[in-house]
Amino acid sequence: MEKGNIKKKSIGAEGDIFASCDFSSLGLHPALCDQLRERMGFEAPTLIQAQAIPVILSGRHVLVNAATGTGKTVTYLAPVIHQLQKCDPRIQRSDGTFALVLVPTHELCMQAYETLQKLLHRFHWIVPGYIMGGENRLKEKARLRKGISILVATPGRLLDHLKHTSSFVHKNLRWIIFDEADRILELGFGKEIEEIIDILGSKLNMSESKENTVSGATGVVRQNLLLSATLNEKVNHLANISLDNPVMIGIDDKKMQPSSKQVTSLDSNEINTSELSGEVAIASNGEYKLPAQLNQRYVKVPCGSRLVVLLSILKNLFTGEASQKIVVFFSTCDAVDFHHALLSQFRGLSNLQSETETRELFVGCNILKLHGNMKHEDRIKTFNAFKTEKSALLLSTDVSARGLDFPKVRCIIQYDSPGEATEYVHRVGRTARLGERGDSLLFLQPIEADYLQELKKHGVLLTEYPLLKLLDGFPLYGLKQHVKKFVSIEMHPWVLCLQRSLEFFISTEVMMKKLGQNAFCSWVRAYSAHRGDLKSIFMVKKLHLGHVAKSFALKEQPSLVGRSVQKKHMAKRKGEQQRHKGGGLKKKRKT
Ligand SMILES: Nc1ncnc2c1ncn2[C@@H]1O[C@H](COP(=O)(O)OP(=O)(O)OP(=O)(O)O)[C@@H](O)[C@H]1O
Repeated sequence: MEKGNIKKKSIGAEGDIFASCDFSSLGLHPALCDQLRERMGFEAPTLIQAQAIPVILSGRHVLVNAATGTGKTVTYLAPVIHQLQKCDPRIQRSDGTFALVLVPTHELCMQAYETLQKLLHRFHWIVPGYIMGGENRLKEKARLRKGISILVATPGRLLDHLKHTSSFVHKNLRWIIFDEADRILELGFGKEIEEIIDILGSKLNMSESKENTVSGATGVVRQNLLLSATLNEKVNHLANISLDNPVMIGIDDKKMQPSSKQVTSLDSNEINTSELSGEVAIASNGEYKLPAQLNQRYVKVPCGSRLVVLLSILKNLFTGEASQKIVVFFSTCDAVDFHHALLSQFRGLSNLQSETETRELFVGCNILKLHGNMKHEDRIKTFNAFKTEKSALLLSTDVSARGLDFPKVRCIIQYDSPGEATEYVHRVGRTARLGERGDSLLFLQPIEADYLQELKKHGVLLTEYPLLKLLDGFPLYGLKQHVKKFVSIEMHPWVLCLQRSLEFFISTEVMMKKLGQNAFCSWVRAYSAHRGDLKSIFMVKKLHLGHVAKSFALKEQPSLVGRSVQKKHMAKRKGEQQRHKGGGLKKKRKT
């Protein structure tokens, strides 16, 4: 395609998302273009698709960095399908797997598979498939035996089949695609990835032997792709072992470490394309790309009032607009369970609200939860439900932070801070997708305010949410408040009353109290697990554990919990030190 055709098509204040060319001008097969346009409703490629698809079609190894929700899935799937559909004679199931898409989570695996199915509608001889943890191994084996042309997989399960399913044919493998590459590594799959690459061969041109490969081909040439909205220095090693002289798309010069040798800059559009002669060396302090139309705010809340403020904000959002989708992120599975149970039962108290109001849930909406400790089937059920619901509240750990494409999410609330800026970017990326409007709200305690500087280093800027205005707006005893002056948020009459109601509710419900105590315990543990520079921002030492207990509506800080947390923390640190000493790879994280 002519480079000049990749002009930005402005979609008003929402930012530049689409290119002004069409899919066929990118070199894709007409049937695939029809499918994109007619069945999937994609009228024009996004900017990243317009830039990356021709490069991927050229056969080069590619590293793609583009903001969340800009269509990276189609960016890598469409060229693969284009190449496979033109094989003459047609590829067959017995040829085995040609393309492998590696993703970090079950949900992302399902999602990429669904997109793949849609794209393949007119190419019935190219068979899509998926394998992932939690699914039935035997059924997967049977599917692999029959042959899957494009396979989406999570790393652990893929390695399992590579080792134990002899009928899994991968001698024709031509593409390995790492979607959310940095997250795969962060979750501790580094060792699996190294083994997978070992078994499948890395970036080299593969066997020259004719009999080993698809009829008609003289050898299988490998093309690997690596994509994420937050490519950072963590992927350098993976990039260097899997990519051969890659083309970098969307990675500007500032993000490259000085050691890298930049040879050509192919394009001066907003999304940069450059070609490197040497090693991939992405710097750690680069700026991340965020959707321009995303409205990012933070709210500073003292620890003991966090729960009240969360419930108040949710109530306000769902009252203002009954039909909408919101995601709230928590740091642990226990915290998700606790807040889910609380929000599904808590109705407020009569001294706060009118009688009719207390007959209904305090936050009136459909409440869903998603985390890594749930059964696989339940995870998939929630994932599908939140996708199709018009209005719902999803409480989740970071298992939903990456790649998931829930339509029409209006607001992202990060109730527990995300830690690294990369996670912030992916969490907020669940809204404001593909040019749509979206809001995000980050909860911070006053002692954590330096986190804003940490985000600023990566080009992420937030404005403050008007909390007092919101709190003043809640009527008490059916009357509008006239709070003229008060000392602090903790002393605000609405906060005091709601906190009392919550504490009363928890103290009378045995199960809720237990959930609260568990959540308290794992919250402190997660808080103490922040790494690197973040340790000086999120310091357990600075926390008032009594106030943390209040944020789980516990009247007292569970004293035994404090000690066991410390013990577990010490044991964890010891383990971490040993792993670092032994140079071992990170343990898998459950989110
Ligand atoms: N050209 C297009 N026109 C319209 N919609 C598109 C186009 N390309 C992709 N989409 C849709 O945009 C949404 C976002 O796509 P996708 O999930 O691939 O984004 P992403 O860049 O991978 O996001 P993330 O970084 O969060 O994983 C999806 O619903 C997808 O179907």
